[in-house]
Amino acid sequence: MGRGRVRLKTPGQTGSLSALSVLAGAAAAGPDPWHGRARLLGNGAGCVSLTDYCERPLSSGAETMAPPQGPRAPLEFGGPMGAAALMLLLPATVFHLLLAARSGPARLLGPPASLPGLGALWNPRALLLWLAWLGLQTALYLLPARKVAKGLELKDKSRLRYPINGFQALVLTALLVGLGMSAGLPLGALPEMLLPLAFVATLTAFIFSLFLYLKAQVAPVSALAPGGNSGNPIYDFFLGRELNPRICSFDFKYFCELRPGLIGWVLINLALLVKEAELRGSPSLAMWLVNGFQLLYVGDALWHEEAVLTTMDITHDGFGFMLAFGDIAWVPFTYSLQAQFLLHHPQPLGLPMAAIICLINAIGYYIFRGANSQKNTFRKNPSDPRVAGLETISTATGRQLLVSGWWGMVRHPNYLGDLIMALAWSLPCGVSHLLPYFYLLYFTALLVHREARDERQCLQKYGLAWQEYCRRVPYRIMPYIY
Ligand SMILES: NC(=O)C1=CN([C@@H]2O[C@H](COP(=O)(O)OP(=O)(O)OC[C@H]3O[C@@H](n4cnc5c(N)ncnc54)[C@H](OP(=O)(O)O)[C@@H]3O)[C@@H](O)[C@H]2O)C=CC1
Ligand SMILES: CC(C)CCC[C@@H](C)[C@H]1CC=C2C3=C(CC[C@@]21C)[C@@]1(C)CC[C@H](O)C(C)(C)[C@@H]1CC3
Repeated sequence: MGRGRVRLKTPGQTGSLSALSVLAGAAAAGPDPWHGRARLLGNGAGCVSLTDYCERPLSSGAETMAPPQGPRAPLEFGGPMGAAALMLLLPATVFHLLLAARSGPARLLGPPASLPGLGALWNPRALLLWLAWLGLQTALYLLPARKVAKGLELKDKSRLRYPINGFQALVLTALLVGLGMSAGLPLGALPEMLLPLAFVATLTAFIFSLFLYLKAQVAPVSALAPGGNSGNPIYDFFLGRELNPRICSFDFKYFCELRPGLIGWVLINLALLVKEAELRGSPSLAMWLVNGFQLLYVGDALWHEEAVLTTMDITHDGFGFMLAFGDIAWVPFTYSLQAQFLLHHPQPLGLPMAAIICLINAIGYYIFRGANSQKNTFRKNPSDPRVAGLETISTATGRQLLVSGWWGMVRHPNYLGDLIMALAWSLPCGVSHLLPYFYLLYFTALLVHREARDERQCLQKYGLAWQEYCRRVPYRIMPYIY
């Protein structure tokens, strides 16, 4: 592969930096930019910098398949010990939150008022309900789709096909639940089953991850993810070995990311609202707001389902315990925490405060959607009139980076919008307890960590063009703060 030149388009000046040619080569060297053995260091712009870029011989156009991650590749999440700790800690956190939300003191920190026995966790009806839910979502996934989208190009140059029918699944689920309720389905009984449901969801995640781990043993090398193939079984089980595990055209990761957990989350919220109406005559304003905001978020994700195909979860991360548990257990049972809290700890909320909270959510959503749509439109077609006027930096890969508009404000404007929404979801719960702010705290940590991972990957992909972007847009998530 020949050496390329990175062209940096700056306002009023278009130039090409020949000194960057080595980096350009590095970025263009192989279809597997993740495996460059660059050393990443911090610099003044809060951006990692690429040194030692010649450590790996450039060229190797034929290097289309990445070898499994070698033992020298840096491990994430504290390596095998960190992964093992997280596999205990994450389920424990789910149960702690479920118990805390229903306890009187509702303490985020400190032990729960009482520990449940196995009888409170294991319930065959919960298992049946859970399996029926997974079965329903699988059936809806398999229904004819309004569109079939292609994912990004894989190492073997193929592109997978994905059905775009998530929103249809949400609407059909709503119709079925509505029909069921009018036929006497006691949705208000669901909150009582959250603990045993979370238990079977966690068990499912462990068993399913084991299946995924074993399946990866027979997968071709080209199907493996850049991470998650260290050779350490605990670490690889946690991170996931295979990038897009499938049986026939059924894509497990894509299915789990958007269906059972995300739709399950709004169903749990609805059940909590129904239960509150049963207990207190009508749902509280705070409960309406939390339900409305989170339904908007989930509806938006499913409406823009195709965009998930370019997230790092789909394009980079293997499918193992972290994502499987995150998708099917963590999301529905912890993301519904505010509604759980409100059921057991009703909060007064006046109209003026409700209006302010709605405004905060609207601002967050505006930034989140604006930023995500701007990038997606640009990535699909840079000449689209909606984005054609934006300033860009060219990179050696042929792709460009936006440097004005939302992506000129901070390097992750979509994270900023998401965090503002997270605040709006907690505010209806008042300020007397820390518990409903768990999501905001966890999400801040998740996005800061995710942002660092993404920056590393972008630096490896785009080399000095990324450094130039960091120089031009120095803040990561929050202007003038971070
Ligand atoms: N609610 C939740 O629990 C979670 C929500 N999210 C949300 O999911 C969404 C997707 O997040 P995520 O996948 O992490 O990352 P992003 O959608 O931010 O995508 C990052 C990628 O965008 C591209 N990019 C970065 N900067 C630019 C630029 N200036 N111009 C053009 N392209 C650029 C790069 O990829 P490339 O150049 O290859 O296109 C980069 O790898 C976010 O809105 C996030 O808030 C994420 C995690 C959890
Ligand atoms: C269990 C661990 C602590 C972490 C697990 C992380 C997962 C819960 C999240 C990783 C990325 C996610 C995304 C969404 C939900 C949470 C997980 C799975 C997302 C589907 C939410 C809706 C958004 O609009 C989105 C952009 C589609 C999100 C994509 C990433």
